[in-house]
Formats: sequence, C-alpha cells, structure tokens
Amino acid sequence: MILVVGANGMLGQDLMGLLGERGRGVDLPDIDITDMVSVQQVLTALKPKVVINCAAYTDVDGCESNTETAMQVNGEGVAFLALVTREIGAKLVQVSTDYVFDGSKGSPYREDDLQQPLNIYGESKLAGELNVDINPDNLLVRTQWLYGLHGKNFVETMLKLGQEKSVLTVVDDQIGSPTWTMDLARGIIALVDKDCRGTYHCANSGHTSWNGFAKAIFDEAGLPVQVLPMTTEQLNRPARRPLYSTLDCSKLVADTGFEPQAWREALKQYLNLRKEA
Ligand SMILES: NC(=O)C1=CN([C@@H]2O[C@H](COP(=O)(O)OP(=O)(O)OC[C@H]3O[C@@H](n4cnc5c(N)ncnc54)[C@H](OP(=O)(O)O)[C@@H]3O)[C@@H](O)[C@H]2O)C=CC1
Ligand SMILES: Cc1cn([C@H]2C[C@H](O)[C@@H](COP(=O)(O)OP(=O)(O)O[C@H]3O[C@@H](C)C(=O)[C@@H](O)[C@H]3O)O2)c(=O)[nH]c1=O
Repeated sequence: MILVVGANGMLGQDLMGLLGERGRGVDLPDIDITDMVSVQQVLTALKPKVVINCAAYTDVDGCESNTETAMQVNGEGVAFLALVTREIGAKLVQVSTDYVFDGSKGSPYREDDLQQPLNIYGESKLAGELNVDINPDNLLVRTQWLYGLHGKNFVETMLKLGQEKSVLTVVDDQIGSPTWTMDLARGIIALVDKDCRGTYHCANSGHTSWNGFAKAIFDEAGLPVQVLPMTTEQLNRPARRPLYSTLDCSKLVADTGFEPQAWREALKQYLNLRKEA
C-alpha cells in the first residue's frame, strides 16, 4: 500500500485519485508530521510499503513571519517521517521545490546543482531535503509553480481577479515552468513504480514568466484582461523569489520514460477539466 501524507492538499488529492485502490491517505488531524508520536502511531498501524509526503507549509510569504512553523513542518516533520519509514522498512518520497535554488544559474537546474535558498520557505524545504537522507530508501522529487483542482494557486487567483478587473499587473522577471499537479502525480507514480531512488526534477516542459502564464490563462479561458508587466522589486513581497528556476527534467525521462507535457497544453487540459468539475 502507498500512503499519501497530506492527502487533502492540492497534490495529495490528485495523487489519491490516480493511485485508486493502491493508495491510502492521511492528513491533519489524523496525522501531524511535526509530532514524532503521531507519525509513529499512524505508520506502524498502517504499515505502508511507500510513504509519499505531500504535507507542507506552502505559504511562501507567511513562512517569513512564521519561521518556526515552517522549519517544524517542512524540515523536522520530514526527519520524523524518514526515521519511522526506515524503522518499518518503507520507502519515503519527499516533494521539494525550485525555491531551494537562488535563480542565478541562467540555465535549467539539474538535480545536483547547489541549493542556495533566498527565503525561509526555501530554507525549510532544504532542511527537509537533507533530513530525507535519514532513510536511505528515499526519493526526492523537486517541482515548481503548481496548480490543480484542489487548492489555492496562481491559476485560480488569476481567474478570480480576471472576473473583477480588466487590467492586472503581474511580474515578468521570474521565469519557471507552470506545472499541473496531475502531471506531477503521474511523474511521481512513474518513479515509484520503477523503484527509483535519489533526487529527480519533475515539471511541465517549456518555461515562461508569471506574466506570460497569466496572459496564457486569460487567453485559454477567453477572458479579455490586459496583463501589464512589473518587476519583482516593484512588487516588493515579504519573501525574495528566484528569478530563474526552470528545472531540467531529463533524468526523470531517461529513468522512467515518462515525459511531462508542455506547460501550455497542460493548462488547456486543466481548464477543460475545471469547466466539467
Ligand atoms: N504549491 C506549489 O506551487 C508547490 C508545492 N511544492 C511542494 O509540493 C508539495 C505539495 O504542495 P501542495 O499540494 O501545494 O500543498 P498544500 O498546501 O495544498 O497541501 C499540504 C497539505 O499538508 C497538510 N499539512 C500541513 N501541515 C501538516 C502537518 N503538520 N501534518 C500533516 N499534514 C499537514 C495541509 O493541511 P492544512 O491545509 O489543514 O494545513 C494540506 O492538506 C509540498 O511539499 C510543497 O512544498 C513544490 C513546488 C511548488
Ligand atoms: C496575484 C499576483 C501575483 N503576482 C506575482 C507574485 C509572485 O511573484 C508570482 C506568483 O505568485 P504566488 O503567490 O502564486 O507564487 P508563490 O507563492 O511564490 O509560488 C511558489 O509557491 C511555492 C509553494 C513553490 O514551491 C514555488 O514553486 C512557487 O509555486 O506572481 C503578481 O505579480 N501580480 C498578482 O496580481
């Protein structure tokens, strides 16, 4: 059995849908990954073969003022999961982020590039990356710019703002790959099914800016919204963000044969599915 921790989140719900009878899900309050006793109780009772951890504190700006919570959930929680999965002989799959990189490389990041986070969220996720090694049977999957049917995300924010305003200003100097949680879930399952270990990148292919992504969202949704550019410096959010964080996913393709689709095609499919939902 594959246990999804954080199963009520955006990625967790898509993973649960794809896993079907192979999967089982837990989330707060039935498991609290910041509590070693809770992790031990749930994992020893359920005895999964694989644990996929989707639980995280993902409010990037919120992490700046809640450092302790960020480190507990994204860092220490992963150590507890790694200790207990090692104890029960299970594989631990941990999901991490492009925000562990500082964005200065200028070409797509590879799995072994140096992590140098710019913000507390990235620092806390890096702590999680390091803690995952407590269990040698681990798989670390970095991804980025997620959107999906079951959570707060940039696509939903834009569609909501697009109903209210005819002109929006969106940063055009951060480059990355918008990624549909359904495609990430497919990539994670492909890696698990091949029993891959170590670090992999998984994101939809191609890249754009948040501004380009916003324009594509309105184009595909048929909303007449003008999207103006601005710089990250002008936006002045609490957390610094990497300016270039595209991920090189060639190792995933080589080792599993799974090739994530182009980000714009994924967006189209997502919007169609959203209409039906
Ligand atoms: N969203 C994004 O753009 C990206 C996300 N990622 C990573 O992907 C993974 C999944 O992200 P996403 O689906 O967006 O996350 P969500 O925030 O949608 O889901 C996280 C889930 O974890 C639960 N959770 C929070 N704290 C705990 C805890 N202490 N114990 C147990 N469960 C807890 C949350 O519950 P509750 O809602 O009640 O707090 C929620 O159900 C995370 O590791 C994230 O860092 C990586 C790159 C991009
Ligand atoms: C709503 C809005 C956002 N923006 C900018 C702010 C930000 O730089 C960018 C995206 O905004 P968000 O708050 O959705 O992005 P952010 O929370 O930074 O998204 C990140 O989340 C974490 C969890 C990750 O791991 C990352 O991969 C990434 O997906 O768009 C605008 O410029 N104008 C706007 O109207």
